[in-house]
Amino acid sequence: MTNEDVLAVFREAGALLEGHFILSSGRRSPVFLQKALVFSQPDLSEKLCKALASKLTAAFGKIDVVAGPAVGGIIPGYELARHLKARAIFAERVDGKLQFRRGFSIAEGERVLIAEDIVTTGLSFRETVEALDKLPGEVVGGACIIDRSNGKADVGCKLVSLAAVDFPDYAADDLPPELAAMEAVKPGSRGLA
Ligand SMILES: O=P(O)(O)OC[C@H]1O[C@H](OP(=O)(O)OP(=O)(O)O)[C@H](O)[C@@H]1O
Ligand SMILES: O=C(O)c1cc(=O)[nH]c(=O)[nH]1
Ligand SMILES: [Mg+2]
Repeated sequence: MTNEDVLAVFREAGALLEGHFILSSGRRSPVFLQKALVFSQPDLSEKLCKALASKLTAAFGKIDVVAGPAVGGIIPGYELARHLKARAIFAERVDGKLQFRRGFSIAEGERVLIAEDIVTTGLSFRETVEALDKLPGEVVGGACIIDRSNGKADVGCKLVSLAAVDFPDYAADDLPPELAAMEAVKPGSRGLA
């Protein structure tokens, strides 16, 4: 799938939003990819993850475990695992820090792929790498549906994306006037109780 094909899926699902958004990192953007609207349609999730899974097999070979950070990484992690014939586990925030709970485990020697929905600064991805450092297994690489950093984010391992884009984002104290004039909304779950 091309970048345009992937963005067309987001458009079709009404998930390519314009406004003033507070991103997970605290940065601000006039564009937001509301992936939950895409993942609410199993056929669209399957289409995207099947295409990404074939790139992942070519890049990394056999994967045993796909690990994603909640909330956004859960559905693509599961759907990728289905196509890669791997297990899917997820990390969730406890007092703000990502942890693997719910009895999830990784055996010594297992090959682990980190799966994200969207990468912007790579912060959530690096936090997932840190959470996995406490468990056995080898992180062989990472995957995301859309890389908003267009390949520039440092995620701590090799990242394969289905699409890479260059949407603008700004520091909160350095907004262009058209963004400053709009009320900001924060769609993601970081920082929620
Ligand atoms: O590369 P980053 O700068 O970390 O941004 C990308 C992260 O932002 C979103 O998560 P968010 O924390 O908003 O919560 P969600 O997973 O519930 O959507 C998204 O799911 C990624 O995890
Ligand atoms: O950076 C983010 O938090 C982010 C950007 C985006 O477009 N979509 C999303 O779910 N999170
Ligand atoms: Mg997330």
